Amino acid sequence: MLETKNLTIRFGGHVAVDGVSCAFQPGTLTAIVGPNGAGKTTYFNLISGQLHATSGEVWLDGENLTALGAPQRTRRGLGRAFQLTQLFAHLTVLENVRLAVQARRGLGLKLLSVWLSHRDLIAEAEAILKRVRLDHRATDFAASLPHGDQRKLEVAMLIALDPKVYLFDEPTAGMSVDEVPVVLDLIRALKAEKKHTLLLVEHKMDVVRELADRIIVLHQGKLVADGDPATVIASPIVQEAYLGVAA
Ligand SMILES: Nc1ncnc2c1ncn2[C@@H]1O[C@H](COP(=O)(O)OP(=O)(O)OP(=O)(O)O)[C@@H](O)[C@H]1O
Repeated sequence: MLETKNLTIRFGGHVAVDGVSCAFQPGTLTAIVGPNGAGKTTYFNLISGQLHATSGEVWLDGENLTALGAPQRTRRGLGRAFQLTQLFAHLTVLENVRLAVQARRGLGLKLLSVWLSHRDLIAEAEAILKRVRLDHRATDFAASLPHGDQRKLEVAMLIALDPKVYLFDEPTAGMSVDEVPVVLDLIRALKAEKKHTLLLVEHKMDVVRELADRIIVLHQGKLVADGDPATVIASPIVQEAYLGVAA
């Protein structure tokens, strides 16, 4: 189970995430919604270790991860989609995914073991590329991909790490309409496996309504609503604060 306890971060005088306590169970998808600037991405960054909390804690399966950096948290099973800047722009799509598979298997730079299992790593990377329907791009350089394919590569690398917790921050942002279903199908498939903890920041309410088992609402850094989708969407705080509709 992933848990944040009183998680807080200040930027100067501004409290971007303000005492958020929340637990997330494996096998469930929780959507995090809230207006622009509510603190959703910052909350993700605090969980993944890209940012360090001013106060509060992050726990995963009984271990306090608060003092750990992002790479150590990744090794513990917290998976945050890579941003393109974290990919190897001048390696191919396949090589990027192969490196993520290699990182997960802990092979590092042990050359002999890498050489022995190279074929195996490539086969797994190819299977993941098929899953995200990016196999036709395997030999292209990551930097040359159109935007939608870059997002799919981010998801492919996340899957390659096989994390316990998936943090999806607007995974379909900037995608064309025909690309969106591919990514949503992948998230649906992960959800159907019922073993991962899935967290999704998403502005599209129809996507949230369809995918989420639970919605939490952040507003000015605070957790202001938490519950099943129908109840949370209908609540005055969401109607007013998020959807801009007078309650
Ligand atoms: N590194 C930083 N330094 C200073 N302020 C920051 C930093 N990162 C985020 N903030 C501020 O914290 C607040 C929360 O930002 P955040 O990006 O987490 O919101 P969000 O809910 O993800 O918004 P959006 O829906 O627009 O992506 C904003 O006021 C933002 O300007």
